[in-house]
Amino acid sequence: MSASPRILLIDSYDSFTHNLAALCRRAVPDCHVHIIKNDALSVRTLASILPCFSAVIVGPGPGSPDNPHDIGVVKHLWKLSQAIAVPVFGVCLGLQSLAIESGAKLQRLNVVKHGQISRIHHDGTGLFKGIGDIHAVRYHSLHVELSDRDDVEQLAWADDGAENGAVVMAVKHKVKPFWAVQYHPESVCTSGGGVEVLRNFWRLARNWHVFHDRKPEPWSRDVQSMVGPSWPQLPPPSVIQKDFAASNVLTAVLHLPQLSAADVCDLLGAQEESSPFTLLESAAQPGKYSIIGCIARDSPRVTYSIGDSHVRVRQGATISLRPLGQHDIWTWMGRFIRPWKAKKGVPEIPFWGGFIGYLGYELGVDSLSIPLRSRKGSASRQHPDVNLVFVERSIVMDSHNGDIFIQSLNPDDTHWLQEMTTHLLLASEEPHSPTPVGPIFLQPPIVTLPDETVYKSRIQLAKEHLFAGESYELCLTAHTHVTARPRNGPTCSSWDLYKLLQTRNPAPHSGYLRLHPTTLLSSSPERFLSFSRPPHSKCQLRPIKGTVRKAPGITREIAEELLAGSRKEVAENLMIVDLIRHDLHGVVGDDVDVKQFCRVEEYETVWQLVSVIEGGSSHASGETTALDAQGDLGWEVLKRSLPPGSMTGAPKKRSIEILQDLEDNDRSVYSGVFGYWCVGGAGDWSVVIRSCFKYDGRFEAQGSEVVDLVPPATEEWTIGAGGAITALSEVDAEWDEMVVKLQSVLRTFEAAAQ
Ligand SMILES: C=C(O[C@@H]1C=C(C(=O)O)C=C[C@H]1O)C(=O)O
Ligand SMILES: NC(=O)CC[C@H](N)C(=O)O
Repeated sequence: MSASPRILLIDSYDSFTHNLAALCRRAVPDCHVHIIKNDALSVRTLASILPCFSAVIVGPGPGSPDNPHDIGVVKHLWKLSQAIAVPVFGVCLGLQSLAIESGAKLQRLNVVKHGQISRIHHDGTGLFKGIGDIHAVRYHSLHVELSDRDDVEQLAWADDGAENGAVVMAVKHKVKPFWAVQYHPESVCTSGGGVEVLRNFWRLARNWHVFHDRKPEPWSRDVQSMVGPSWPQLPPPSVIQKDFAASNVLTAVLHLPQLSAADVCDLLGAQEESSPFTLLESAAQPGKYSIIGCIARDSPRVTYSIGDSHVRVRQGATISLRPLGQHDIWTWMGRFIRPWKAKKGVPEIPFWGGFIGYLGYELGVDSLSIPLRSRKGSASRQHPDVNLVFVERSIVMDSHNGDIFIQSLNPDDTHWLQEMTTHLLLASEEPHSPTPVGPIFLQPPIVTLPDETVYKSRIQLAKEHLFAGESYELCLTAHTHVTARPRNGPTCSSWDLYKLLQTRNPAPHSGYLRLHPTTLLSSSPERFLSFSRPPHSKCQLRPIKGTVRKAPGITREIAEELLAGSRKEVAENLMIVDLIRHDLHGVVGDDVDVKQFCRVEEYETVWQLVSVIEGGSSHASGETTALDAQGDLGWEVLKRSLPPGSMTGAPKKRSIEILQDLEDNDRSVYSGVFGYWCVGGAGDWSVVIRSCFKYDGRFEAQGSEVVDLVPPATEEWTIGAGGAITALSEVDAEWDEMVVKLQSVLRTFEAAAQ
């Protein structure tokens, strides 16, 4: 067999496929893994290219092996003649397909297993040779029942006792070189039956080749054009840049521990409703930094709505519509920032200048090529899915030691730096008297909650999808609408509301973005993705799954028991950890690690179960290294990992499709991400949860000066909230959990009227 075996991995639109590819690369030295979707090739084409591969892996996936739409070409793989057959290893849906095409019966489990660990019993031969105890993760609702007449036989099983009895966990074909497992060897929590089993498969596959005197046919360009380059595959950077501008970031450093971020924001005009304003509190290292954009009149404001062929860039009164041409919005943003790329700011601070803003949920949905069901020319089309400002001047505050960094990307900005220094010094001398914040709203706001009966019926519907094997976990959400009547006066209600939210629900990823028409107030506990500066950019994702309300008597020990000690909560978290590993592997290649698994963290109103996944470009392909050198690696990860898996469930694509049917409206800003992309190549993006937003078109007059029309008598705010539904979910508890999350923001509205 050739020195670098080629393996074909058939993906059934699952969210664990890259984990399987990474496992395969560990098990089979020097192999090339080519990944295709199960509907990419016809049977005939598949048959024509199979002889070029040493083996095939058939991955897991949503749905059922007897539904042609779910299983695609895999159904026919098992029937190909002996002459072209190659060794195949199936996983989960892959096993089910092999088994039913070999005569077995497909059944639903009585008690489905999603993210559950089971002991796997086997006889230690063949696929399991030399393997001891296996504890393996299962993600399935369906299973197969075998009889002696079938062409496959059982190799391993799990004992589910009264729940499901003995469940088939591995099979082999009696004649053909096909093996498969029902559990997930690639899951981070599978032990004993992961890489070991794949190595055994590879040994069996090689023996089969030797026995049948078969050698893979030579690789050709034609085959490559059908299956694409081997994984990890990335598009080459759209513009190769030898060395980006080594421009300096002008920086002045002050030590003013007496000034708070809110003081500085007040000084910079946060009260002025008509002007754009951005504050990211404690980004990069939760609890440490605040990043304030000093937005000038002509700072570029970039907005984009899905479906538009142009990006809208506004500078002062000038609005230009820049055509995207054949590029997508991501490439456009990458090109926009490129001339600003910088290497010489203060190394330890997270932000030197760059984009600040949000990327809405639907941007991620669109990037997965899922049609948006709710946008049939509706008004929400006008609302930006991307809303960013390019920040040339900024202030970064280190709340731990009181240092303040005043920065500009403009080399001729010394004067502004001096002026700002003077302002801040003066402000620090006068003890700041906080603006008395009386009631922000004149009356208690009118709150329209999601309809309880409808929401609960949707939880039940979500569970039906889980029982049918369509998804392993669904993050169901709903919007709550708040109509509030702001007090008339010189101050800006949203900024005051943010300050109130900050005191009532302090959170590591808080933020205030006033980027008209959108205003976003966030008290998010959840980091989606941060990435450090190149070279050797490190990406970190911190998904949260598992929530317990803080209440008297809920001590850390009890919270740990309720979260880390709960099979349901750990399973919920594990599914997202595996999904995030897949997303990250998809860009950075092999180098992905789970640094923290299911640790209980304390927040103001809730306890949460948090995991940490990291990856980088250390064992990367040429393209990844090139992206890293240009400071674009983290951006690529962001582009390919939205929407956040913790807000969709797994597998991501099918779960999003189901959720679009279950939910009433676009999620919009909620469930998206907000944060920054620094000109130095670093970034930090948080999940928009425990947040509220409103749209206000007053300051968006087309092509003319800003017109500050009469303030509306009422403001319409939206708060999204939800939670992961799994097969173990209880309807009432899930409703309560959604309300707890909602309350973390809603209570601030109630307090704002007092
Ligand atoms: C959906 C929300 O939160 C998400 C769901 C969580 C859960 O199911 O435990 C936890 C954090 C978030 O990923 C929300 O806050 O609205
Ligand atoms: N992980 C999988 O491949 C799941 C297969 C199938 N959809 C089931 O739920 O049983």
